Amino acid sequence: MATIATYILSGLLLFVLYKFLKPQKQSLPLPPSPPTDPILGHIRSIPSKNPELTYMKWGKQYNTDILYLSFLTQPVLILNTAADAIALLDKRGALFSDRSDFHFFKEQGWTNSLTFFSRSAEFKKHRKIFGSSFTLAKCVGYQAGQVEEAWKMVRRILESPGEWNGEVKAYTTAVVLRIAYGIEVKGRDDLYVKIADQISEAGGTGGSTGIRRLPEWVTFIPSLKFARDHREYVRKMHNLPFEHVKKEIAQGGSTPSFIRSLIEERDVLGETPDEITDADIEGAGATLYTAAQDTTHSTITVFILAMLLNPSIQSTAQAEIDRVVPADRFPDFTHREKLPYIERLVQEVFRWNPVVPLSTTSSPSQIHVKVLMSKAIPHKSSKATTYKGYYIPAGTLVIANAYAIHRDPNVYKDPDRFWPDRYLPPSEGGDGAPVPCAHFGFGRRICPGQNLGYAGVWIAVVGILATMRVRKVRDERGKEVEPNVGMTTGLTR
Ligand code: HEM
Repeated sequence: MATIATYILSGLLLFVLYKFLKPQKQSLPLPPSPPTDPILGHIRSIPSKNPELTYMKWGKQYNTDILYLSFLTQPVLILNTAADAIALLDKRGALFSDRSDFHFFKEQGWTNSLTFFSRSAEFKKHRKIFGSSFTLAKCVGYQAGQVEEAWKMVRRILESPGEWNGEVKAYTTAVVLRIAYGIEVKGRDDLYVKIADQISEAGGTGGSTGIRRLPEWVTFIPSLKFARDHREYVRKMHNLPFEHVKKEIAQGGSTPSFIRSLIEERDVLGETPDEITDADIEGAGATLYTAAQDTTHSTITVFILAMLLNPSIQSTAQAEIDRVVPADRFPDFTHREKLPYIERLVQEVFRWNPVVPLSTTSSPSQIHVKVLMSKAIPHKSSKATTYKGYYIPAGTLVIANAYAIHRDPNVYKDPDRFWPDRYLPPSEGGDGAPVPCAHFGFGRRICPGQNLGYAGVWIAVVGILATMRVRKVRDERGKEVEPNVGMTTGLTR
């Protein structure tokens, strides 16, 4: 009898435990989702170009701020509003800070890069390196170099305006090499500029990030070949400037740089659990380059476009600079406080066209990477959870759609319009809009270089506005040629 009673009681206990502890998967629905193909899921529905626009359109079409997609068996969550991105990625950061494997980049030789680390001791170590090196206070130390390089850039653009895009790129390359390694770029033919160009090409396409590690004899997959073809440049980007700094230190040189401080810190710390190895330092330098160069360059390009299309805003900005900066001086950071319109204009550049539109996404499988991963950088949930009454499975890739967030009509009136004064209170003619929040990402993977990036964009914007007029090209009869405006697609837009 006693045995039967024990069985019944155990059964009851198990039932109660199951009822209360079972995953909520069965009881809660998944978030709304567009129609899907069997097995493939949404793979066929995502366009290969600018998927952020499709995600935004679907949000409107299905009347939802969060969308659930599936790529084969991989769940993906799209967040089209700031409120949801903050609620999940900022407030539940511990759950949504993982990354998937970036096989494509690992194949190229990016083995010690913060951007591509999953959550691990290595991730923490590198996050600390970046977090402590680019605080607001530390970035003040980099400003003199940014001003000098911006000055060189505008002089070169004034000499050959048709080369403006290449010169902006040369500026961002020069700033990064200077800050990372204390290397001064001599000109467009500089070896480091060439390596840097190759690195941009290698990373910018990112077309097949999801390729699994395959044996070297597998050479017939074009993107795999592409990744391997760029290995040499990735290796050079890691080794050459690092060796340059080591040699400089050995010869008693004193040029300050990010890499120099890491080497010095490593030499002081010695063998501790947090020890920074040569490979860590090489990886951090190369990561700084890739993360900072294209993003800053693309943002300045968006600024140029905004000025081209909005001549009256350009005039207002130039009038403010003329009032504040003496005509015989190049602007610098001492003028910043007195240039509030420029500050709003820069914020509007970041809002209007964020250059990393899908800041938080991932590469779960070989197939959809081409569509999805080539456009973004991942966050991934480490455990199953629920949100707004929906079930979010473990391992879900979460994409904050910065483009949709910045064009949310409930937050930004007339969101397509480039309007710097929208941030002013209504009493001063504005709309009291909040400054944009998605262009540097969210949560524990938020861009650790945002202070440096913002300053690099700011000084370029002020330098260009102070010295030249951005305007449309004219044809032989002096008539303005309307630009054909479109956005590229890739890790940066
Ligand atoms: C205007 C310039 C820049 C923009 C728009 C930008 C934007 C971003 C975005 C959207 C992310 C992904 C964040 C996420 O996953 O939630 C990111 C990550 C990152 N950025 Fe930036 N960035 C800029 C400049 C810089 C600079 C100057 C540095 C170097 C100090 C830098 C270093 C990094 C690194 C290392 C990561 C990876 C962080 C991680 O995975 O934990 N960025 N950036």
